[in-house]
Amino acid sequence: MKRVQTKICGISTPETLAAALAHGASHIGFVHFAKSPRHIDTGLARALGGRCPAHVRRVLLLVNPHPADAARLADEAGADILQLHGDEAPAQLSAIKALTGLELWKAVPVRTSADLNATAQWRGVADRLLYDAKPPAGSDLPGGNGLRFDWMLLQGHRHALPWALSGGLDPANVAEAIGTTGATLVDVSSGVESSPGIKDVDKIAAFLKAASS
Ligand SMILES: O=C(O)c1ccccc1NCC(=O)[C@H](O)[C@H](O)COP(=O)(O)O
Repeated sequence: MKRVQTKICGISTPETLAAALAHGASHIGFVHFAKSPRHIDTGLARALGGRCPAHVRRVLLLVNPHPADAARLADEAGADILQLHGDEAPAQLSAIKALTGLELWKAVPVRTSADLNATAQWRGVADRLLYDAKPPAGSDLPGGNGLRFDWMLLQGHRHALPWALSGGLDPANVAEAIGTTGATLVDVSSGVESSPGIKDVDKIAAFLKAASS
């Protein structure tokens, strides 16, 4: 069976980055969104990303960026992949792709099967869909809320694109999430934290072990 890939999102310190790398994360996420407790500037993202071996992909997370800003921020951060986690339109991703040529992930907020069935619009525009739980009404954060959606919605779903699973994953539930959904890439933030924005090296290690077992 193919090894499940793992993204630890919201890394902001050398220590937590080292834990993610030591325990086999395939992707490291850097959040650049001022309202987030995980926000870092692009200089720190570049410095942390510079510690990643070439096979580990550096993902810069942005929310509703102007395409020109996305291109500048990706360049400043040295990103390999851009994750668009707002309510971007397909044309916005096409413009970002034209400017950067980077791999683009589009976050898809999921509550019902209708949310999954609306994803065909991303074909030819995004490279991967990242399914996440729909945030609570009025939330400041479109992601990183530690909420999960009904994983059963993914059973039998015909995915429009390669995809990843996120939303409320943690060391205790990630193996079940992979078993239920067939995910080959999982993404976590809150579930490996001791408090919002503070990553925990033991939880990172436990998550990566559980995702690979
Ligand atoms: O993490 C944030 O603070 C954040 C802020 C704004 C947009 C997205 C954000 N996180 C997105 C992620 O990639 C998370 O890993 C994903 O939403 C899952 O988060 P969690 O449920 O906390 O594991």
